[in-house]
Amino acid sequence: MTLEQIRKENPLVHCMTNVVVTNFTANGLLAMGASPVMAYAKEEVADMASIAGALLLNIGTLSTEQIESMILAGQAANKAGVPIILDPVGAGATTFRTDMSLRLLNEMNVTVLRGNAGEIASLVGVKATVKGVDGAIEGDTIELAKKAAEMFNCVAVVTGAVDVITDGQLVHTISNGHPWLTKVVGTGCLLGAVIGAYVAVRRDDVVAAATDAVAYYGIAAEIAFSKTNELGIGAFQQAFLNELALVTDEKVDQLQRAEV
Ligand SMILES: Nc1ncnc2c1ncn2[C@@H]1O[C@H](COP(=O)(O)OP(=O)(O)OP(=O)(O)O)[C@@H](O)[C@H]1O
Ligand SMILES: Cc1ncsc1CCO
Ligand SMILES: [Mg+2]
Repeated sequence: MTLEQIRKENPLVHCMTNVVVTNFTANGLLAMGASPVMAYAKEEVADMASIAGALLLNIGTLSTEQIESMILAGQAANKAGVPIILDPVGAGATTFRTDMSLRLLNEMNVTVLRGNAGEIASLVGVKATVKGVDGAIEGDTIELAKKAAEMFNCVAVVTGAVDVITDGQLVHTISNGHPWLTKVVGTGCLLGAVIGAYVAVRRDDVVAAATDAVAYYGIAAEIAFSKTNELGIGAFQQAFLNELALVTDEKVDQLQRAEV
C-alpha cells in the first residue's frame, strides 16, 4: 500500500535535476502525493538532502559547478541514510556525461540507478548507441541491468518498452506503459523522482518499491492514453498528470503486467 502511504506522509523529494524537466517533475511529484523541492546551491544542498525522504540526482543539463553540489548533497544523504536516485541522462553521448555519472557513482552510495538502456550500457562498458538523451542497445537488457546492479552495488532500473528492475539477484520486468511516454519530454526524468517517493516510504525493500513505482507510472500512462488518443500528445501530458493523482494501489495490483 505504498501509494496510500506516500499520500499520507507526503515524502520530501530533493531534486537536483535538469532545466528542461524541472516544472514537470515538481508537478508530477505533487500529483502523486509527494512533496518536491529543487535546491542546488552548495551552501544548502547538504542540509536539504539530510532532511529529505529521497535525493534525485539527474545530470541532464549538468555543469561543473553542479557536480560539486551533487557530491555534497549525495554524501550528506548517505550520512543521513537518505536514499539516492541517479539518472545519468545522456551518458554515452559525451565523455563528460559518462565521466561525471561514474564520478557520482564513485563518490557516494547510489540506491537506485535509473536510465534507458543506452545510458546504462555506457556506464558498464557495453556497446550502445546514444543520440543526445535517447539510447538503445542490441543485447539483453536483463543482463545489462544485472551487470549495472552488481558493478555499482545498487538497484538498477533500465527503462524502455519493457522495464527491468534488479538488485543483481532478483529480477522484475514490467511491461506497462505507452509509446506516447517517449513523445513527452522528461518522462524518464520524472520517473526517477517517482521512484524516489516510493523508496522514501519503503526503504527496507528497494526492489519492490522501484518495481511498484514503474508499474504505477506505466499504468497512469495507459489510462491517460485511453482518454486522450483522439486528441494528441498535449492532452496526453495533462491526462498523465491527472492519472498520477488518480491511480490507486488497488489499480496498480489489478493492472500491472509484472514478471519475476
Ligand atoms: N515503447 C514504449 N512503450 C511503452 N512504454 C515505454 C516505451 N518506451 C519508454 N516507455 C516508458 O517511458 C518511461 C520513460 O522511459 P524512457 O526509457 O523513455 O526514459 P528516458 O529515455 O530516460 O526518457 P527521457 O530522457 O525523455 O526522460 C518509462 O516508464 C518506460 O516504461
Ligand atoms: C532534452 C533534454 N536535454 C537535456 S536533459 C533533457 C530532458 C530529457 O532527458
Ligand atoms: Mg533519460
